[in-house]
Amino acid sequence: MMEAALRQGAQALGLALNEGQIAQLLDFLALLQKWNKVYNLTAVRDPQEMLTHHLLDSLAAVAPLRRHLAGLPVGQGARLLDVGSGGGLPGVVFAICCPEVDVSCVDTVAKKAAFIQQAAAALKLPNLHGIHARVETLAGPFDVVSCRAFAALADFTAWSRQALAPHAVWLAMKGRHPSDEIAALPATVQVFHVEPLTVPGLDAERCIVWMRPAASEAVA
Ligand SMILES: C[S@@+](CC[C@H](N)C(=O)[O-])C[C@H]1O[C@@H](n2cnc3c(N)ncnc32)[C@H](O)[C@@H]1O
Repeated sequence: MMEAALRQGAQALGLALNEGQIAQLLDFLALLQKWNKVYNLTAVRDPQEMLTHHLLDSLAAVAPLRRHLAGLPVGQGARLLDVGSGGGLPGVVFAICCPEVDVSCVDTVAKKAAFIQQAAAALKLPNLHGIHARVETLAGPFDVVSCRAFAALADFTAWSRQALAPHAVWLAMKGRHPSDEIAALPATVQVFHVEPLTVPGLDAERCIVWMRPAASEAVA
């Protein structure tokens, strides 16, 4: 049942996934369910809800991410940092769907970073790393810095600014268009696109806020 729903969801998203990736996504879902009680990874407990609210929700950001990566000078070898990754959302999903991208998931909670390391081994994902740290302490450089359900945009960008490579962008997954958070951003951060997302089976507003350091800051 899960597999059919996942395949249907990926198709609705227009996402090309191979058989190995479908298997890894299902295995990740099983790992999340298995370790959630021990590690307190997410408040979502129902398997069906985990599929729509976590897996498909994160998968909705994969095509936009792939599109962005295709235009990067680093091309295939991009490095991505997922901030406050918790149980690995969206970081693990990105690592599965973009195997050419090196994905680091950072979290202040040791057991969450340990879970990511465990998932990397179990799912055979050499491009996935769990880092136990505060994002403020990471130097990078990363080409994309993502987050989901992490913090207000002003805090997210301020805390991760030092981890950005010169051409890097922030990818913040949000619910409805966060006008107030955007208005509260400093002039040093430029929002260059707010991209609406549609999550199959989820009747809720979602978007990606794409940001980069403002040009004036880059020159200074
Ligand atoms: C609400 S959870 C979101 C988890 C996941 N991204 C998701 O969408 O399900 C936020 C996570 O951010 C982590 N966190 C909070 N402050 C942090 C910081 N300064 N650096 C790294 N992680 C942090 C917390 O430990 C928590 O796991």
